[in-house]
Amino acid sequence: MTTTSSAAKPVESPGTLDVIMARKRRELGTRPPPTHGAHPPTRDFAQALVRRVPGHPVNVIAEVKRKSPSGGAFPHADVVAVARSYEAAGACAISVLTDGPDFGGSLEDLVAVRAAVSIPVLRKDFLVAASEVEESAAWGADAVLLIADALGDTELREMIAAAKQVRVAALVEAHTEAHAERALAAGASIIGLNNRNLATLKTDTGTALRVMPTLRSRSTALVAESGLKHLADLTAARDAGANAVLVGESLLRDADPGRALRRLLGLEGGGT
Ligand SMILES: O=P(O)(O)OC[C@@H](O)[C@@H](O)c1c[nH]c2ccccc12
Repeated sequence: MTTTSSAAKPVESPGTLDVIMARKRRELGTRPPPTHGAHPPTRDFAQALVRRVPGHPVNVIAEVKRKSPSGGAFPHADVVAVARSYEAAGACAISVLTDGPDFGGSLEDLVAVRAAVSIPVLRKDFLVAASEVEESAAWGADAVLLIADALGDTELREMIAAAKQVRVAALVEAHTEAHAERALAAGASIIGLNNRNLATLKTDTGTALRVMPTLRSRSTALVAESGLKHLADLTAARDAGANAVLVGESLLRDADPGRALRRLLGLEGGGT
């Protein structure tokens, strides 16, 4: 049957922030508790961001994921091998997507990657509760991503406090200046500016460049995230105040992501 309605509901595209957060809130509490009790001493994520990697224009947090709502499937099933190649190319930290349905990841990936590298590992997911920050620590995360745009002020404050408690760094991500201000007010010290609008999945690399200068003096570290493809994107982010950039897709499209990282850094021929 076809119906015409003047009050049609807006279509929610799969993989957008609202849709993923709604799923995450439904899933909360359905996962078994972590089997890992203690975890190894936390690797210092904040220090890895601010301590300049010699010879690199800016520090790079390199990301592993098998697929993404905006990028589709990537040709790498072995995220551990990719993470090792990132470390060999000089990445300052690794970001591991642990969401299954939209990114093909898992907490087991986090554990396997952390065991395979010696740099800090960020759990990249859409966390909705302080209990998940504790869970992340139990699984060995050195840092967690918190998305300011998707969390209320109280949630954000509680999750940042939980991270401090369990000694996990919080990379608090914002897409606008207003959300970055909320992140600071909630106690964030490491701020990520996401160039991707998670409502539309479109990227604009100017986003981080516009917002970072206003945060420079009020944060411990700044990270420009998403859509970075060329050396010029990295140097522009650095010049606007980024201590580090977070890069996934442009590396994961390459048959050899470690080489792609060296090229992106201008350390090997073929970069742009
Ligand atoms: O793959 P890209 O465009 O290089 O972007 C990496 C990272 O910034 C992106 O994956 C990301 C930023 N914030 C997120 C929040 C959830 C999931 C993913 C993300």
